[in-house]
Amino acid sequence: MTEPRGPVDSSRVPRFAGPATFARLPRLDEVGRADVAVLGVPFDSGVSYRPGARFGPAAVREASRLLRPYNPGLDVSPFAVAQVADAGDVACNPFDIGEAVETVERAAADLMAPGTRLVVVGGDHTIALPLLRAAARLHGPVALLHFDAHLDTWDTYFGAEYTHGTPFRRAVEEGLLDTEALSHVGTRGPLYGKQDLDDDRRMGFGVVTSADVMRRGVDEVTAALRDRIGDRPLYVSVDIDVLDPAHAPGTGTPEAGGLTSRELLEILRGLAGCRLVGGDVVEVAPAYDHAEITSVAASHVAYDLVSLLALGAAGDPPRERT
Ligand SMILES: N=C(N)NCCCC(=O)O
Ligand SMILES: [Zn+2]
Ligand SMILES: [Zn+2]
Repeated sequence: MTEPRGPVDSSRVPRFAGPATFARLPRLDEVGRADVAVLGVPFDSGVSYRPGARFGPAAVREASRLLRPYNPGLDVSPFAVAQVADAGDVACNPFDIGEAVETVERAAADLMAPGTRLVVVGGDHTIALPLLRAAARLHGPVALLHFDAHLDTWDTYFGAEYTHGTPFRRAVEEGLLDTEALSHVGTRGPLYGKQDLDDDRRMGFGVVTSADVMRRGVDEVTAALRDRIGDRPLYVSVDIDVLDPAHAPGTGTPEAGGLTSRELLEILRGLAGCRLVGGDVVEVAPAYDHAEITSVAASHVAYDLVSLLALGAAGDPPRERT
């Protein structure tokens, strides 16, 4: 097995020089095959309020220039123990949500077919549905850890089924999720009615609110989430608006009273050893950002997801390479 090809060496080429791939990693076409790939989905036609998450992948790649090769939080050098690469962006139709959803599903399934695990950078939350379809196709119904201010289990907006407020209701309806192991984390803010919570509970979701994280603390919350996940295949979806607007101003539907980036990253790191099969970080809208606060936070979320997947890939038995 050849050594993984890592990022551009920042002691030789300043990190602010050259084109931005995620963490200055090689492109997938430069390495042929990857254990873990970072994929952009510049799509935001499913938003209900501020647009602009279509520029999320480019902003997160720019902000990721400062990521370094060793992750002390997880004690792993993700780019050394696994081949990690940047798979570029999915070119999806901004004028037809249904077509875009199909395009994302196909692109994700094609990339995952040789055993590559994906960390997807959005884009609005609509894209979690096709990503879950692709994950469930390979692994069967998956456990879901959903970090978000919002439930995203609403039914329709203006009659539209595929929007950023509805992916997880569609995913439950389509049988993509293991309904014994679904959790929202960081939920807060006004709802349309109490019914929203009743519907959500009926679909199988448990809710750890933003206030719960503050009152119970990161360690207790993480232990409870891990109990619920068990050894099921796990998908992690991170809507960056789970963070307080102080930590993530650059997003489309901000809500006061959110998690700190420290809390979010520590909960993610507490997932080491879980059977993570993929994840996403969505809803970064750079036009509302300041000093890259939001895109830096999102780049660290993606880095921790990549690190968790790299740890998993390093533990996998060697695969046939084709
Ligand atoms: N940011 C996401 N994914 N969803 C927010 C939907 C909230 C709403 O429009 O009422
Ligand atoms: Zn949200
Ligand atoms: Zn969301």
